[in-house]
This record gives sequence, C-alpha cells and structure tokens, in this order.
Amino acid sequence: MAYIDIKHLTKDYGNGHGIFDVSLEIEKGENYGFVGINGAGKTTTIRHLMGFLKPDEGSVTINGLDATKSSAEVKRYVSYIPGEINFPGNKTGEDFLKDQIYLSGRGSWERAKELSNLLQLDVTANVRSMSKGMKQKTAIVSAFASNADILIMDEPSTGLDPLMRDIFLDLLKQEKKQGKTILMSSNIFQEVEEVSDRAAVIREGKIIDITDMADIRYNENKSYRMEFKSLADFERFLNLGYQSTMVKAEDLQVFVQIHDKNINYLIQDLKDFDLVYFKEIKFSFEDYITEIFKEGV
Ligand SMILES: Nc1ncnc2c1ncn2[C@@H]1O[C@H](COP(=O)(O)OP(=O)(O)OP(=O)(O)O)[C@@H](O)[C@H]1O
Repeated sequence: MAYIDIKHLTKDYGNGHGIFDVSLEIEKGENYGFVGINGAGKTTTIRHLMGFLKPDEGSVTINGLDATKSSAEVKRYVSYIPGEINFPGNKTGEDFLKDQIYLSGRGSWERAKELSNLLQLDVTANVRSMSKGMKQKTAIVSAFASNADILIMDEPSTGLDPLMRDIFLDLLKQEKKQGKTILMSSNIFQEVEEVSDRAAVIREGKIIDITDMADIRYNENKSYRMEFKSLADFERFLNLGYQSTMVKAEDLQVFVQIHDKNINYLIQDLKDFDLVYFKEIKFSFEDYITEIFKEGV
C-alpha cells in the first residue's frame, strides 16, 4: 500500500462537478505535483486527505490510516496549507506560529523564526490585517516549521512574488531531501516541473495523466532552433530532410526535432553552413500538458 493511497475517490456535487474515480499512489519521500486548471478538482481531492470531506465512493489512506475515520490521528503526521487562508483570532504572526507549534506538539519557534527571516515575514503583524502574500508566508512558515512527515499544500505559492516563490521552492527541495512526503497542487507548471518527482493531471474531476518528471527533464527528443545567414544556406538545409517542426522563412529560421542519438549527424551537417545561432529549445512540462490538452485525452 502506498504511503498516501487514494482509491477510486468520488465526490459528486451534481451537474458534472466534483471528482470522479480519482486514484493516486504517493510513495514515502516522494514530491508529488497535482495540476489542473481552476475548478478541475484539486481542492476537493486534497480536502478528502485532510478528512474535511467524506467520500461518496472510494477511500483515502495515509500511512495505512483511513483519512476520513482516523483524521485526528492522520493530522499528527501531516502539515497542511489550505487554498484559502483565513487565520482565526486576533493575534500576531508570532503568537499564531507559537500556538501552532504548541498545539501540534511538533517543530520549534527557532525554526519558525529562521524561516520567517528567509521569507521576509514580519511576524509582529496581526494575522487579520496581513496581506494575501503575508498570510501565505505565515502558512508556509507554520507548515515547514512543524517538522511533519507529510506536507499537503493547496496552491501554496499563490500570492508570492517571483523572488519569494524561488525561496519557497528551495525550501521545498530541502524538505524533500530530509525525506518528507509532499503533495502540492498548483496551476503553475514551471514550479511543478522544478520540484516534483511525479505529477498527476486532473481535468473535469478525472485524472487524465500521471507523468514521471524525469521523462520531461531528460527527454531524449530535443528541439533546436537555428538561423541561417543566407537564403541559399536556409534552402540547402531544408533539402537535407531533417524533421522541421516550424520554418520561419522570412527570418531564415528552422526548428528541428531530433533524437539525442542523431545529434552528431546534425552537428556534422551544420559544419558546412553559416549560422547566426543554434539553440536548444527545452521541452517543458507546460509543453507536455499543452499537448495532452490539445489531444483531448
Ligand atoms: N461544496 C461544493 N458544492 C458544489 N460544487 C462544488 C463544491 N466544492 C467544489 N465544487 C465544484 O467542484 C469542482 C471542483 O472544485 P475544486 O475547488 O476542487 O477545484 P480546484 O481544481 O481546486 O480549482 P481552483 O484551482 O480554482 O482552486 C468545481 O466545479 C467546483 O465548482
């Protein structure tokens, strides 16, 4: 049984809304991305993991415990960042964080202070008057300072500026190195590509794909873009018969798709040509998702 095991989970809100027959197996120590457009079903799935929703059908277990029936026990392993953050009470960030550490019985204020400094969070501010970004940072500090075995995060980088997002992603990588199991929903494909081992794609409540991120990062089919100095060279190259995904004749540019094992042939051939530039175009997780959505799986 997987560490986080979601089996045939269904929550039907009617009129095609909800999640349907969702199954995901997340192994211990894995960093798992969960992507989908707005309304796809990410939050509904995640709320089942936290025991906030009861399945119509199917089950969720975390470390062998039923997430619905044993939700209090499950929460001992889990730190959670909700999609919508609303802090209770009228206290400072520091008091809120100290309460969380005390209530969960995990983590330390020292670590929370360190994380707050890294994320430039002013913990003297009242949680009620915090901006969206500050609330998000407070939730991140709380989750990371708790030293929980499992991190479940619903679009955690929402509201962070690009610099803070990078710091957050670095922290996430550190958590992974320490053996934490991470489930992060997001609709920012670049960040999922950067940190995840695998990612599931949900659309209209159904899982349509599970991707091993190594296949994207180390894809052996590469694209190269090149520009020729002269029209004569441009035309001569096209006659060589390489698979060109796009040709921009007005700029004398060609995009070639080629498998790694054939790259030497291409380089040999290009020795006879006068090039303005030659550049690898990385195949990204976003390209992959766009293809899946185009294919209408
Ligand atoms: N309590 C509810 N009652 C009825 N429909 C609901 C309820 N909660 C969610 N839905 C619907 O279920 C679908 C999935 O919603 P969900 O919030 O899980 O999506 P999401 O992928 O998290 O979206 P977002 O990226 O916008 O947060 C949506 O169509 C939503 O309108």
